[in-house]
Amino acid sequence: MSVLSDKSDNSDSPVLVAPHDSYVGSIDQGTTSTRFLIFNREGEPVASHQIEFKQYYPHPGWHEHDPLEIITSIEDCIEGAVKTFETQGHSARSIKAVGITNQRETTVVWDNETGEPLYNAIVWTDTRHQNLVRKLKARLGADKLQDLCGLPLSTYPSVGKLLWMIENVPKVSEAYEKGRLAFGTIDAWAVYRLNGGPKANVFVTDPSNASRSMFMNIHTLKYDEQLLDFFRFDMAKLKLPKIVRSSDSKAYGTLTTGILKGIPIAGCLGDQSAALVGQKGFSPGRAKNTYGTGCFLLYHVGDKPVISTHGLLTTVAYDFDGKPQYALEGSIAVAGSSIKFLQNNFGFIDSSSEISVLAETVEDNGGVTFVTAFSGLFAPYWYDDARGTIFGITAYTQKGHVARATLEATCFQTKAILDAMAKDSGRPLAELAVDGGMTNSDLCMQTQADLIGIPVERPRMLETTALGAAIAAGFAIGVWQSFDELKNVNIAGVKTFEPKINKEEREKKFGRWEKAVEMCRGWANE
Ligand SMILES: Nc1ncnc2c1ncn2[C@@H]1O[C@H](COP(=O)(O)OP(=O)(O)O)[C@@H](O)[C@H]1O
Ligand SMILES: O=P(O)(O)OC[C@H](O)CO
Repeated sequence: MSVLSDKSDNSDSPVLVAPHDSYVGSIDQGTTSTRFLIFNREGEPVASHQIEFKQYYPHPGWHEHDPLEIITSIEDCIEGAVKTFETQGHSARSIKAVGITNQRETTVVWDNETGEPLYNAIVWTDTRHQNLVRKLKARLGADKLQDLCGLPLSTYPSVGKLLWMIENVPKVSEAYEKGRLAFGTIDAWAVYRLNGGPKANVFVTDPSNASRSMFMNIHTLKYDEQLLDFFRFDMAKLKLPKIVRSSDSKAYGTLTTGILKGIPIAGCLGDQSAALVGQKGFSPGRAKNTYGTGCFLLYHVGDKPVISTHGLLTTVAYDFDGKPQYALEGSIAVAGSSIKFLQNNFGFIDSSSEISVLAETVEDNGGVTFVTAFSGLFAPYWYDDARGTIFGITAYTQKGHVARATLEATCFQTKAILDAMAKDSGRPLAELAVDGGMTNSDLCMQTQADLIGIPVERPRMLETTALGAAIAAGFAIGVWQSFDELKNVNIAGVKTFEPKINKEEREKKFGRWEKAVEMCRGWANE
């Protein structure tokens, strides 16, 4: 386990002991919304602001964000939360640092001379480059990639999205040819713009984000020539952000505009790593599952990467002090987004919180299984040719059955991931810590406990992702100096869901899911 007590050897991040009324801000830039939260030293959020931004789906399988709208949403959230904070009688000056956490893999490209984006951001769920990825899989050396970078080749990491843009968007290929093409995930883009863009040119990322690109060697935390050669990038033409520690008082610069102008950005973590930190997953064997737009189970494996042989990813959990910690990850592309889908596309509900009410209008799923493979199926299956499929519809089927089957889909895939994780780690989990928007549904969490046969523990305060980024920033400036100081954070009010069905029933249900998963393959093969 990495500890922060010996931070004196980190010359980039001097420990400054902060006064007692210090607060830390956290930018949480998710797939569907941006938030800014302000945490006190007890790790409690005291003020927040959230903005949903526009999702662009220009063609089937395509999913984009406007990079400038994302920056505006961050700035507006900061203003909104700080105003609330001030009305509570606090001074904005008591916010000592800001952390950033973000949807990972989503790919932004910009002109490094003007700082302007050259295309919409391609979101992590996007599958437009499926054929490009298939060609890469056939290339000599493809079988070596996962050992180097921890990720299997799929549409999920940033690399395929970047290659697609270079091949298909003239402005992007021109910038590449002129050596002006800057690539970043949302963290790098936001840090760059919040620092004022090309003038300051703060162009950095942290290892938890860089480990999602397929450019970074998971063992050395450096960009890897073998990887870059495999993808045939000309490094004289492509600008990549410098990889720095996840907690650093200087490397991420400062906010240059707005109400927090001059405040350092001192922490940066991909959102799933941030949730692990926010759940205090600081030692090997700790795990968390976050049910947001997608759902991501991270299992802390210690200071050495474990390369999965059962369909999981290897990722950097965090690097606070030059002693990086690693996690095994099970990624589910569609979780809360399937509920939004029933709301926005089918009109079954008016808001996500109504899903449980609709599901409770019926006793069970009525024989319906919904494989929500909108972007293919991610872990542990990696079926790029699967698409969303509903099985078992009869004249008996009601909306409530589909609602139940929708909640169950994420729970079944989580079971498949836990089974894979037990095989890779040799240590099955005894309980599952959860967070994220979808965990507001008691029905969903009870279903989850039933299907995995271990207790599910939901904290009272669900903003663990934002808390994780605040912790990264707070460590850098000395608001907290050791993991031990955080041990009481968010422990009151944990709700435990105990499994209520027996093993035989569980296996029977899971068997039907596995059958459905096999049957939804091959649809997107052309
Ligand atoms: N009460 C609820 N019951 C079930 N799902 C919910 C509920 N409230 C929110 N959600 C789901 O949670 C997701 C948002 O979770 P959040 O953690 O904010 O995600 P993200 O960080 O990806 O934007 C939405 O997709 C929504 O459908
Ligand atoms: O928006 P979320 O919370 O579902 O997270 C997105 C992930 O980081 C994608 O890898």
